[in-house]
Amino acid sequence: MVKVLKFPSTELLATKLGSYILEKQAKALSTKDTFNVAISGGSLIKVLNLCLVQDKEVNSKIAWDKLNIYFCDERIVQLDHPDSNFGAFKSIVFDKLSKEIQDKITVYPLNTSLIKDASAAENESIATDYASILPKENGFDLLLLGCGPDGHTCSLFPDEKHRYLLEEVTKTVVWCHDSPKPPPNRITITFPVINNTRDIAFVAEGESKQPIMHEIFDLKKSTLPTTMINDANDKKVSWFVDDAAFEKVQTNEYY
Ligand SMILES: O=C1O[C@H](COP(=O)(O)O)[C@@H](O)[C@H](O)[C@H]1O
Repeated sequence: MVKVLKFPSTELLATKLGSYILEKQAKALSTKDTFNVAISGGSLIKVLNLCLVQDKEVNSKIAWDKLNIYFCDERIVQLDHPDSNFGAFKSIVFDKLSKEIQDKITVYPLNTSLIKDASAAENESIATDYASILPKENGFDLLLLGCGPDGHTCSLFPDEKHRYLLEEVTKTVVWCHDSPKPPPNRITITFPVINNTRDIAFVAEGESKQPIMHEIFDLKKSTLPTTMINDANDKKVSWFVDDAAFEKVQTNEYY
């Protein structure tokens, strides 16, 4: 069963998420000398600022020179565009770290030199290119995921038009065309990558997530990408939620 950790405030959630990241770092570094983490965009990034930048204890215990940061999904825009997930990570987390840490950490952004006309099929090459830089044999040590109000995660959307994203069994990164949430062109990791990851953490906060938390945890709606990840990965998955997001969830079977 997936684990749910519920907190009254973002600060407490971030403290616990920081300890969880350190635990997964120790697990990764016990068998190799890299800690490969893929992060999402959206509201998660501000929580990462709290646990990686503001929390001085976590900040001092991260093995920055062993940390490789990838993106679970990315919007097909330039890296300094307000919609870029890398751009958000850079301004909210990376730029706030000391110069010494910035020199140690390795971040893998989208190769934006491959962006053509945003609607052109050649953009498939951006997905192929990002796939080529993902960690190979052992996959990711940790995925840090968000959950949209419609149950999407990464850029895996639950509507019928985007079923092809959920049904991908071969490619590790695919192009999400016509995303229901702007901007329309994105790339995303797929289930073969997610299911090959050692540990997965979701972060969901705030009142706007109440209806979707009910669908995921009470109704266990199997067509949602988030539920599909819960079902396929079970013991590897931890949800970090706040009281507001979980207020309408009736079951207490997860904690
Ligand atoms: O579009 C996206 O949305 C999801 C969820 O974002 P949130 O702000 O509702 O937490 C995010 O995880 C994903 O990376 C992003 O591209």
